[in-house]
Amino acid sequence: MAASPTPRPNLPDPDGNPAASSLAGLQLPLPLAVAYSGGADSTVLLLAAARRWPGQVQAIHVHHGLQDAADGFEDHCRSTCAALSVPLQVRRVHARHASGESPEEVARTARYQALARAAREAGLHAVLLAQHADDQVETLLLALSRGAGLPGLAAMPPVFQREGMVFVRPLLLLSAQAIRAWLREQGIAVVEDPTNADTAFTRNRIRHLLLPALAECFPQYRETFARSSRHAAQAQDLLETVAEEDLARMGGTPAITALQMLPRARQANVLRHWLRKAHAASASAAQLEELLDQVADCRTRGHRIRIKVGAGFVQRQGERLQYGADLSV
Ligand SMILES: Nc1ncnc2c1ncn2[C@@H]1O[C@H](COP(=O)(O)OP(=O)(O)OP(=O)(O)O)[C@@H](O)[C@H]1O
Repeated sequence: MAASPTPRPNLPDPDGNPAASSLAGLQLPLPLAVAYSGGADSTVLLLAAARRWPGQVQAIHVHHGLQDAADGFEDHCRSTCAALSVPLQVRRVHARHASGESPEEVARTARYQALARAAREAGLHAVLLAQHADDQVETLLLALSRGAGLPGLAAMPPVFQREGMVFVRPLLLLSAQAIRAWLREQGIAVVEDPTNADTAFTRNRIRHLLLPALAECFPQYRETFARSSRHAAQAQDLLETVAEEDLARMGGTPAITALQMLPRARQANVLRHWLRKAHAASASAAQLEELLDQVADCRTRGHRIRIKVGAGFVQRQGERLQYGADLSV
């Protein structure tokens, strides 16, 4: 990376900032933080937020220590925040991934933890993230490419809680192009993450190869894909409510005879929900089908159920299913 020209001490004309209208109607608990990487998206968000809530906005930058360029990112964030008179906290994380773990996922988890902790310690009530409409489409396409179900197709929620903090993504309807065009027009310097150009990453191949083709074919794809994701999120909410009701009726954990009385899709729904919410485990489609077959066959007292899911096993114990270590050893 190179933080191209040093940020200008003269602040840009805030009127044309495309992020301003995304924040206009938002009522959020103050004071709040902007998760500021120094990149294009979080720069427009920081500028718009500082103007929308004067004196109530702080910036948090996470220094990952993963790239040589990270010190340059930090320097850039420091000078921009100084020019804006926005307080900045820099948090260092050293996210080392174990073998088999995705380095990006480990870095993301460490980043959310650091952002939440920094915001909490500074008495801030929410953290704004700068993902935009193109990021949302990329997330949806990645989910489709994995054959994801509704939770994946719902893509990124505009508001969520993590690590005890409220995170908000106000720019989900704004295109990357609108952000870049305004920054260029204003001559505002931003850092460029060199990995964004690396087409070894699927997300970057989507951005560079697929989105231009989509734009040719379906000029409104950002809006229409976002609408589909909202439909999926709504349907997923409903499924979770149904699963919670079914589970509560069974007494909090899956009971075999009660499961057998439900249609197969509803059994799948309640089992998936139970595994995810109570045990942070997610069953593959094949594991879930196997589990449903075994539940259907479970007509005698001696019928065993034992299926590996994630790091543990779903097993029959009397009239109920339980999840944990292998009971048969
Ligand atoms: N190092 C960081 N420090 C603080 N916040 C970050 C950092 N990296 C990312 N974020 C926040 O998380 C959001 C999503 O991260 P992602 O990696 O998709 O963004 P990015 O490509 O770095 O975006 P940007 O153009 O804002 O730099 C960013 O928009 C930003 O708000």
